[in-house]
Amino acid sequence: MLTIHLGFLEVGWLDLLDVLLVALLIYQIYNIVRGSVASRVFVGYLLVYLFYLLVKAFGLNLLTTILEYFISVGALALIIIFQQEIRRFLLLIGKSTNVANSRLFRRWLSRTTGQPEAVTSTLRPIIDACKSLSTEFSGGLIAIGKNDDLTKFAQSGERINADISKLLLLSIFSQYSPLHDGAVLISDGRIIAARCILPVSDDDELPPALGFRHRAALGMSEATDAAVIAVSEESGRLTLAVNGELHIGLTLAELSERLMRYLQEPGQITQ
Ligand SMILES: Nc1ncnc2c1ncn2[C@@H]1O[C@H](COP(=O)(O)OP(=O)(O)OP(=O)(O)O)[C@@H](O)[C@H]1O
Repeated sequence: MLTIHLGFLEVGWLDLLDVLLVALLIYQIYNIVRGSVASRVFVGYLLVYLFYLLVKAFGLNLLTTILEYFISVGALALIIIFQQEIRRFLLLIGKSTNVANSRLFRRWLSRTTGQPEAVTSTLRPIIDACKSLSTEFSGGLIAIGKNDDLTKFAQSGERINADISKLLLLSIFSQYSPLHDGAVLISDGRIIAARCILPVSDDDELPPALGFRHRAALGMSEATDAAVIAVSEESGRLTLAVNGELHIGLTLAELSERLMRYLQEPGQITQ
């Protein structure tokens, strides 16, 4: 077997592969948590772990035992703290595999994701409403469910269960409507709720000009696979949040095209 001698160290190709994979894993995790409060927790935990390895190498038994307890309890705490990041990481793996993009898989998945005609008829009134909201500078926040269940979020607002129509959406977001605050949720081709509270993202790399409407759109796209449209009351700008990413300042055509692609296919939308 191929081995390299580095002083007292004997490194085999399996060790190299091992180090490479761990580096790749740490890099991916860092990419996912970068910019959020969780990134500081991640770096802190990594430092404690490096300190533990050092202490163990020097044979400081008492400190090693204490750190071992801390790390094992910490691992559980990490799973709770990083819920959203773990979810994003698994989504990333799922999306980047060839299986997820293969035709056969897509055909199977098309039973769970939208059919082109259904997606088009769902989207048309939404896009029309966004056009009016944008030109009239009325704010809007619309989350369109894909596979994830949005019931939990619907419970925070008023249940509606209505066909999607441009006029209904405009009525909801009219400043005189008691339902205009918060988000409208759309699932299975129906408006299921309005005035809903969405989870707010803690991403500290967001431009300061973006307020809570955009943070909520991003937060919802981090917590679920919904596509979330934010129409700015201030600028009329259209923003789409999917997979924990904001696509700011889209034209109507871009918004429509990206939504169509995202809701029809399991793969990630392109920039
Ligand atoms: N967590 C949330 N869930 C649902 N809706 C929210 C949430 N946070 C804020 N909103 C909605 O966003 C509205 C405006 O928030 P804010 O002005 O901070 O957003 P913004 O991102 O600056 O958008 P705009 O460009 O429209 O001003 C609120 O009145 C409310 O309707």
